Amino acid sequence: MSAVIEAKQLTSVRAERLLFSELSFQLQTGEILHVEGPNGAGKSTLLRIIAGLLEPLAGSIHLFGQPQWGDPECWRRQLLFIGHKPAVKAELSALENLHFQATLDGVTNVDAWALLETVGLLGLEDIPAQQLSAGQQRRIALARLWYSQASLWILDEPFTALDTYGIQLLHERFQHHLQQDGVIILTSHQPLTWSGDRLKKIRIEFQDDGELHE
Ligand SMILES: Nc1ncnc2c1ncn2[C@@H]1O[C@H](COP(=O)(O)OP(=O)(O)OP(=O)(O)O)[C@@H](O)[C@H]1O
Repeated sequence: MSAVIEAKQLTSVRAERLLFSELSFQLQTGEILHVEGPNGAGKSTLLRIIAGLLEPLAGSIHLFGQPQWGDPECWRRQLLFIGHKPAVKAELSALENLHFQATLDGVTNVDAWALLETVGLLGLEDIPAQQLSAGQQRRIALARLWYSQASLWILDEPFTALDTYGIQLLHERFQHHLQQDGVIILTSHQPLTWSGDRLKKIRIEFQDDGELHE
């Protein structure tokens, strides 16, 4: 079976510090990759590289056999990236944020009210996002997962600030995506509940001597 995504020999340097080198992995349909490691090790950097938001110093990534930089538009359509800070507009309400996100994602037929209900924000639709709690803002950002058509989800700390029910909801959504042959790459400082061979892990550690020498 061919891989959905294949990363080969990735190397990244930030602020003159080597974060990781020659890092490789591949994922088949229905697999989830948990990127682990201490604060500052380079997990978000790796996710941003996979999402095409940062260039690695070396290495390559293929999605469905296509090189990352071959057709950037096509690449972007096939993945969904949600960063570790909820990208919500502070002055817009929850409902307006959902419309705004869907428009940015190029989705025109979203039922924002149904989405609000799904992510547990019904009744809070008119409140500006800046007045919502951290977990409620996270739910706005994660609502994209309920309409996304992308095969590959790249999620940086998606569980942050979520309560027990929110975490369960997200797990159920992940399960559904994987059953639909989707693929997920995420960071999380909390352990994941998946078991078996559908869960893969890579760990990024601080390099012994991350300083770059001439
Ligand atoms: N925009 C930037 N410019 C320069 N260096 C950066 C930038 N963003 C991050 N870094 C550095 O890159 C290193 C890795 O950061 P990264 O955010 O990838 O870590 P992380 O493993 O995701 O950490 P955490 O668990 O705290 O989220 C850190 O030393 C950080 O200071």
